[in-house]
Amino acid sequence: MQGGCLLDLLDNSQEQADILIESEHGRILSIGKDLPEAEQTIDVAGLTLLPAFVDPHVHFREPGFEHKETIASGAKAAVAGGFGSVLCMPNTNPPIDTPERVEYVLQKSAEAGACRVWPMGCITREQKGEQLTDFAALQSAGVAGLSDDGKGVQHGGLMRQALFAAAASGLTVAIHAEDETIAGKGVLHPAAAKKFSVPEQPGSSESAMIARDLLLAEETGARLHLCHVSLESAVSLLAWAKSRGLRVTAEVTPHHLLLSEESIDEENTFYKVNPPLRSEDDRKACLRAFLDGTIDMIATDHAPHTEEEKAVGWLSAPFGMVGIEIVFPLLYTHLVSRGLMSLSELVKRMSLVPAQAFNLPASGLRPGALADLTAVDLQTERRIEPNRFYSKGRNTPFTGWMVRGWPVMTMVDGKMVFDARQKEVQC
Ligand SMILES: NC(=O)N[C@@H](CC(=O)O)C(=O)O
Ligand SMILES: [Zn+2]
Ligand SMILES: [Zn+2]
Repeated sequence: MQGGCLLDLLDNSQEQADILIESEHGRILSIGKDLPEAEQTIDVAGLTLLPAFVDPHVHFREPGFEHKETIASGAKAAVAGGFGSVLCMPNTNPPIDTPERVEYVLQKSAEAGACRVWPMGCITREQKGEQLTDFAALQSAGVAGLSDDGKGVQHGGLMRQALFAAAASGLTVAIHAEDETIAGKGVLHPAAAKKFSVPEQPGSSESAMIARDLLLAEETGARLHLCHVSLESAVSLLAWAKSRGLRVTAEVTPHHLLLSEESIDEENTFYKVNPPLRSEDDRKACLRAFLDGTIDMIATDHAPHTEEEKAVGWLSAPFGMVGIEIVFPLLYTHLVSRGLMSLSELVKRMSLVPAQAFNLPASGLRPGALADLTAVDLQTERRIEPNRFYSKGRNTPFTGWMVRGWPVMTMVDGKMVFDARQKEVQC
């Protein structure tokens, strides 16, 4: 790749350089100027080359909900968003709770030939919260971690057993913290719930379960990952756990960083998401925690649903919003352009940091690293238009936002899998 601007993740410096890639083994051979002649040259002048992003939390809906998203459509959307790897949550139908189902996801991902799709396996059989799955068997089949995302594991004793078993296997457990006895049928954070006369989902439903699981992680030595942290109280619990040396990481979504319950448009259930958009104070606390490193990484929690499914009112519409194609431009525009965070720090928290938390092979701009790269255009400002998405899901509240930092090309394993200049994902 020639003429691109490379970003050094260690010192945030940028320099003009070329990258020589060995596409057969999917590795970066060398970086610099005056590199040996390549068989094929890709001109990336005017673009900034970054390691491809890693999303620790997406929903690609296959098997069972292919009308919302397939592994192929989700993977195309991912590479269009600059991602080289995603961790795919197992709340499908049937859920990914056996080695055969893990293999099914891996096979669909290989057929799609876009990004790397790492399956997450269920903590409990059929995500019923009653019996543990066979962690060793799931691990041999290739899961990147364990989660019952979509639901919390309600039974503390069972979660304790799960964390003991996970500690023995070395797998990271990603928790969806929601105590159903507190959350009930709540759909919005209290002030918005009151304003729109719908049942509330109070913050304690999330933070009480986070507190429980942090205590269990300390007892069991398990590696715990907190999904979609959304509250000031959750951030305090996380800081407490880190100060005690627990092996815990946490993610925050772009929507919990950029929106609060005050942003919600009553007419638009695309704002309905779990955990709900919280108070402005919670949003600011999450942002501060992401900036200071208490919250480690970004996850989109890309959760596609159809327009029809969303158009049934606040009580019955499913929770979730898509985000994988817009997360980098949103955060580049609102964090980096505003001077809140450096470009290299944002990129690190969207690539290296999630890869390390789940023991994935690391990408990076250095010889020998995986040739998982994305080239982004940091200049051109463009409106977010969901009808241009590759995802089947169009459910985003960010429609119309003007952002810059759009991915233009993505390479995975040394192969070009997205090239906006050709308007086609080549699979
Ligand atoms: N985040 C959501 O609102 N929805 C997710 C489930 C989840 O992440 O809990 C989904 O699967 O739709
Ligand atoms: Zn969740
Ligand atoms: Zn999720």
